[in-house]
Amino acid sequence: MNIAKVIVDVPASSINQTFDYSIPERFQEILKPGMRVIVPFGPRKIMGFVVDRVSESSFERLKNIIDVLDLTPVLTKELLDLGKWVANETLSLSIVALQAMLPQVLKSKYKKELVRMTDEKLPDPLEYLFAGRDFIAYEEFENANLSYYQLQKAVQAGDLSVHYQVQSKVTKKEVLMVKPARETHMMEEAFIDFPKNAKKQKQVLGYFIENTHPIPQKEVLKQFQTTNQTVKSLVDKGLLETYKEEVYRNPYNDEEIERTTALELTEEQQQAIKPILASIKNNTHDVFLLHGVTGSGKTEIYLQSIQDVIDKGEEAIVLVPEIALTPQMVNRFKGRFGKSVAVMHSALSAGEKYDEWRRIHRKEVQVVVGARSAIFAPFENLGIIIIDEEHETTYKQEDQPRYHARDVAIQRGQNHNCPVVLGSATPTLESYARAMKGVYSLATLNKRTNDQPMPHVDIIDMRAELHAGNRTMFSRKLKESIEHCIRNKEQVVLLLNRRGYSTFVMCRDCGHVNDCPHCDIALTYHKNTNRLKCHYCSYEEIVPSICPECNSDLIRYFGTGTQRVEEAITELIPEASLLRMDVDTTRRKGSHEKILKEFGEGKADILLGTQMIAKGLDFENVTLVGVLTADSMLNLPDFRSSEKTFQLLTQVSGRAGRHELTGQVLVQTYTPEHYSVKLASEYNFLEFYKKEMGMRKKFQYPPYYFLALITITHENKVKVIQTAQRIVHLLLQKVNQNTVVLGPTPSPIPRIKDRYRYQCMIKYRNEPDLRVYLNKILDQFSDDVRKNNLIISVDLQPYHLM
Ligand SMILES: Nc1ncnc2c1ncn2[C@@H]1O[C@H](COP(=O)(O)OP(=O)(O)OP(=O)(O)O)[C@@H](O)[C@H]1O
Ligand SMILES: [Zn+2]
Ligand SMILES: [Zn+2]
Repeated sequence: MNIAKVIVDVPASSINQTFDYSIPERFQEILKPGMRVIVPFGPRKIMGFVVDRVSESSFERLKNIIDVLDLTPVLTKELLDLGKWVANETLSLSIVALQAMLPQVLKSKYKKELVRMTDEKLPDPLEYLFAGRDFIAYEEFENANLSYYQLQKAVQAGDLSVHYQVQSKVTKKEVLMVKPARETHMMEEAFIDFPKNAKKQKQVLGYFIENTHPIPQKEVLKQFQTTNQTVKSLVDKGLLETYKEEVYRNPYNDEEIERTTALELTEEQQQAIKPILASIKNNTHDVFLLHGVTGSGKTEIYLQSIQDVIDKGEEAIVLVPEIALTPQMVNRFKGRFGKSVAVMHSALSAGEKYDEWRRIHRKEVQVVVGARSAIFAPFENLGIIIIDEEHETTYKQEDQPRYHARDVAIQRGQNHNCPVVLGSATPTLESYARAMKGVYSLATLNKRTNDQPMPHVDIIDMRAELHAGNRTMFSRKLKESIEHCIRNKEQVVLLLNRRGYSTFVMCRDCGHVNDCPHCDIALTYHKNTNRLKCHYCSYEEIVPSICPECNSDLIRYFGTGTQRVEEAITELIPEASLLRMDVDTTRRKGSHEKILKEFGEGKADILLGTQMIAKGLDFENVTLVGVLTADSMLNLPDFRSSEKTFQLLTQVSGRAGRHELTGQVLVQTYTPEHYSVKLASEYNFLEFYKKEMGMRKKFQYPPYYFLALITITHENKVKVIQTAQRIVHLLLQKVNQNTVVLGPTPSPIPRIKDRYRYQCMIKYRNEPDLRVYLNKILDQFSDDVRKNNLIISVDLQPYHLM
């Protein structure tokens, strides 16, 4: 078995295969599938993943593996296979799929070092190599021509550790620990014989006679007001011992989290959890759709299911949307499972992410709570996978590999014979339709656990406000209700169903709008810097004082960004204090948490924000939720816009009255008759489902039809159009009669970063070989892609149609 099959890091579609390399003597004993290696490829040295070891190759002269990057496999057998599956499902390169499963640190070229973790003697060659040092550059080892096997053993024994030099603001990675080096009675003898003048040493020695547990040297020094020298003298006398212990950068302060125990489940919860627990117990793979109104105790069901999984010695993955990964949510899991929980989300530094990943890799935790990519957690005994808020579009990755975490979850659920639980108050039509067909098992929670009714929703027709002469963005009723709340010392959540950056600058005289010179989209106005910025490329400019078209000086900014709402509130209700949460105020790490914390502590009356405030927040004192413009999303060119509006309104309504105080929801809209606004206000999911399914059927959209979106981009517009036309032509020769191929048409944003964009859309019900055709078509253009900077991207489950 001295040949390795390697997937190499070459970004070209024709190279979606394995290459054979021979394994040099020095790597024979250590090399395993799932490790990364460096191999020669043409004139270059590149990275690759070993997927298999074999004894024969159909090729004659094989090149040698140059280097081995890992001493333990970073991908399990299951993940290697899963990578192949993901690549195939999403038409992406295997290498890209495999890399998507690993933390960033393992993807880029960080320097490695070997760190000594013990004072015990190492095997001679390693001892000489370290030559008294605590750490050495990994290259030194490589250059010294020593045994990789010996190194691997030392690492496995915990005597050495491989570290990546990641820049991280967060604390050190190791602490120096002190512990007694002799048995207590020997220490006592030494204590009696100790010279009187060595007072500090004697005190420290006394401490370790009483306390035999290791403690950090820092604490010893602090407690006895002394220096390193004291400890060192005791070490030199052979009474104490020091060693390094690795501490993980822990962004959450675990000690401060209050521990919780299982609640007694309500009747409804018991009914819902029963089949899940049975599936855990019997090791069967089932997909459960847990449809429960907001505040119905879905999370408690997750927690108790996970407890069973842990008791069985297995592991759990919990996915939550990125923006719902608030301390509130994380604390609920840490509160129940303490140190057994790893957390993975984008706000962590590269080093922190790597630490969390390693805790999973080393089997130090049983639960991971994380955003989309946590679905690839390298667990080997999965007992459950939970996807909370399964309707969230952030579960779909928008660049290669364009996977949907739900599909990956189900695939892994099958691999491990374990249940997958999809939870939501507003499931996607796709999932609900599957539950109706019996593909998923449906469990429904209709009541809130506190038995409170769902908060009453009032729809306010903004057209009537306008007629009545109210030109502000607040209806009279919303204004009064806010004032009422503030008087009662209760809190308000205000949702602007639109992002802050939709504010643009327009000339009042000629209507000129400043567009980005590189993208066909209006520049957005940022008040605090007085600049116009492009949301798609990094272009920015100063706000012009004179219109470039007509020289008028009547330049005004338009749109209802959160900044404007903030100003309007201050004007209308001067006594209100407000916290704003949008892309602008949450850009910095930790700012999201900080805003929520302040609001939770009652430091403001109003929390104003975009979509990101709708999720998972649970504040006792919130009694009023206001939605400023319910329908602003309905006009987007997206067949899911009604569904998204329904989901958002339902979720945000769920933020009110979750505790003792009853809640009220006011929804302002220009289209009060629209079914998604109306049915959301009645909490009528089923009716919405039926109505929307009717629309989808009529207009041939999912879940009745599958979609595939092909986007072609290049700097030359003619080339884009010609390529798109050829693709459509090729497709039409292959697909079934009742499959629809639309386009080519310009994409909704026809140019980004100076590249023109055209698209075509395939709507189909049954095309079992679609991936094969698409791959063939992509192959035909692969030269153009490689040499001429043409980009063709295929999205087999498009969510962003832009
Ligand atoms: N069996 C129970 N008995 C008493 N309280 C419960 C029970 N189950 C859950 N709760 C409490 O009810 C509240 C709502 O529960 P939870 O947050 O789990 O609901 P959810 O369905 O996940 O809500 P959302 O979808 O809005 O986030 C929480 O404060 C939780 O502690
Ligand atoms: Zn003008
Ligand atoms: Zn731009």
